[in-house]
Amino acid sequence: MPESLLPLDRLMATLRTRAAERPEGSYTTKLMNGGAEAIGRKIREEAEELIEAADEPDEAGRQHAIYEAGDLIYHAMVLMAWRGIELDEVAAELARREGTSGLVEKASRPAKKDSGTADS
Ligand SMILES: N=c1c2ncn([C@@H]3O[C@H](COP(=O)(O)OP(=O)(O)OP(=O)(O)O)[C@@H](O)[C@H]3O)c2ncn1[C@@H]1O[C@H](COP(=O)(O)O)[C@@H](O)[C@H]1O
Repeated sequence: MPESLLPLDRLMATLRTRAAERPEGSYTTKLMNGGAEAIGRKIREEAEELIEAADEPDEAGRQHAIYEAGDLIYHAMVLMAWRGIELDEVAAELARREGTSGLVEKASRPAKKDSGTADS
């Protein structure tokens, strides 16, 4: 396993325990007790913050984007742990997609009537 993935595994183990035990004084517990709505609100907020930071210039802007990406990944992992989803399961889904361009995958789907999205 690449060395850089180990902290993600450790964080996931902590979040799994938080989901099971819901200890007082934990920010993760507070989020999980609010369910998908509360966790989702933070994911949206952190995604916006990452998008804004991505446009900031220079090394300081790049470091800010790293910080915001950390916030977004943490909150996404809180949602996964709350839902009982393991990192391995997401990795397996990504492995399943490996080598298939998003454009090819999209073209293989049945056409939607009126998706209403700007990028379709
Ligand atoms: N990786 C993180 C992590 N990343 C970000 N955050 C928190 O996520 C929040 C980000 O929200 P904001 O930037 O909007 O800050 P805020 O205004 O204080 O947030 P709100 O009160 O508005 O929700 C901050 O409170 C951060 O401290 C994290 N909180 C916890 N962890 C990990 O989770 C572990 C368990 O944490 P607890 O469950 O809180 O003990 C910790 O040991 C860490 O390893």
